[in-house]
Amino acid sequence: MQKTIALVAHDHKKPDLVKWSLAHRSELSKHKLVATGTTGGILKKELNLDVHCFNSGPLGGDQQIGALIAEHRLDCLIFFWDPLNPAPHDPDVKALLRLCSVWNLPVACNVATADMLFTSPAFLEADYQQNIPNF
Ligand SMILES: O=C(CO)COP(=O)(O)O
Repeated sequence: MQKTIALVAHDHKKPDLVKWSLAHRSELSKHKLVATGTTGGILKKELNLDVHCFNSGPLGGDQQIGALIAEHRLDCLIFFWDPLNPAPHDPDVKALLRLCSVWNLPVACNVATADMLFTSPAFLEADYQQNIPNF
């Protein structure tokens, strides 16, 4: 089943995301990819895949991806955020991660977790559906 996957990385983490995405290009190519602006532009070029680019993170891109989560239109978020450098839009970053918890969305914030997610039959198998909480 085709999923919608969001890919996001802060500047110092973009090289990690590019490397990870190239390693998982074959799986990524089966899905609809969305990203924040700068991340998406880089991934499009590096992967030679279609990536829908929202605004850059500091200009509202995190919130646009958060809106997809709230509307149940996203299946997974790969978000390599930077724990060592402050972001001007830190409230948006927190809000995005918060929505992943609210809606039980699979989210990977580092290479180790992203690798496990992308090798997990529970995530990859065709009929897997996230357990959306009932509020
Ligand atoms: O800031 C970001 C996520 O919080 C990422 O934004 P860019 O992909 O535009 O750099």
